[in-house]
Amino acid sequence: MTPPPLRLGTRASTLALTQSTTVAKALEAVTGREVQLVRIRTEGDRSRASLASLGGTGVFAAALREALLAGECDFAVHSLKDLPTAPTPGLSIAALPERADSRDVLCAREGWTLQTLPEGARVGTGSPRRAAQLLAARPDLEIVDIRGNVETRLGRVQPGDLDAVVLARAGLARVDRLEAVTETLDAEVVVPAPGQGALAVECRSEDLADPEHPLTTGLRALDDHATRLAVTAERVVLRVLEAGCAAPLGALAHLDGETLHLHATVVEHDGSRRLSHRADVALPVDEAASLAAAESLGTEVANALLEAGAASITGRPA
Ligand SMILES: NCc1[nH]cc(CCC(=O)O)c1CC(=O)O
Repeated sequence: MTPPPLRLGTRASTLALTQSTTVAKALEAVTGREVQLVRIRTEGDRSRASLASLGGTGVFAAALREALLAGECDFAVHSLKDLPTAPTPGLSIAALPERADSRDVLCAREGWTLQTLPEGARVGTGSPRRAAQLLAARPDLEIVDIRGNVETRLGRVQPGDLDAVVLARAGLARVDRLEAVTETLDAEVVVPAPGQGALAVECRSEDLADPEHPLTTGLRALDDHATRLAVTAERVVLRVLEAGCAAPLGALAHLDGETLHLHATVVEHDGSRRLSHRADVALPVDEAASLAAAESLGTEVANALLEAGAASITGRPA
């Protein structure tokens, strides 16, 4: 008898579906089990109260998490940067697959770059992190607050509307729109969001604890330790600074041999002041010990930023 399929809960947006399909195929390849996509209704379909109690800022993630806890699906794929840092009781991040390019990109009219955009150009982004760093580099820009999915945002780059938008390179790659990119922004100039470009695969903690569970082995095989080290350090900065997704905070870590490097920055909303700190750590060989070292690195960098006055920028309570 064929075993029942593994059920992957997903939202219906193009980005969510491509992310889910990629992970579904990878899991089918390593387990030989069929993965079935289960469409999960998002916020409007469920009560606001239950969503808020599940995850504060992460409303999209919250609907998937509720479905996981209710047993409507067995696992879910999130964009890591959209996940709040607080753990959800009963759920675990079972796999962090190898991260895609973490940088932001400029998609401009006329092939413009950040340097060549005309004086006073109108640039669309809904992210305070992107807005602040764009203004730090180009104080003359007019930042326009925009929302909506990737296609909607790209569609606004038109004469008479926006001269450019800034998006995550990884998201554009996933929906096959990289041709719209006119510049991949230097990660030193526009530091990416913690976890940007990484996917997080979440499942029920009880399934993960069961070594015989068919999901467990498969998800372990999808996990990339270098990615986990980097995003762990980045997300500790986010957590320690108590900065939500609306904070003008960038953090990017990378592994170079056995050394983990972390660079984090907080920027005043109008770009007028910037605090940056970088540090690195030589990692122990043991996996658990290396994760602990990545956490300490994140704490060290966050504390250095707090000491330099980051709280007055992020609005963290004293
Ligand atoms: N904020 C929405 C969001 N969440 C994840 C991505 C893209 C891919 C990623 O960072 O993993 C995007 C779009 C964007 O910021 O351009």
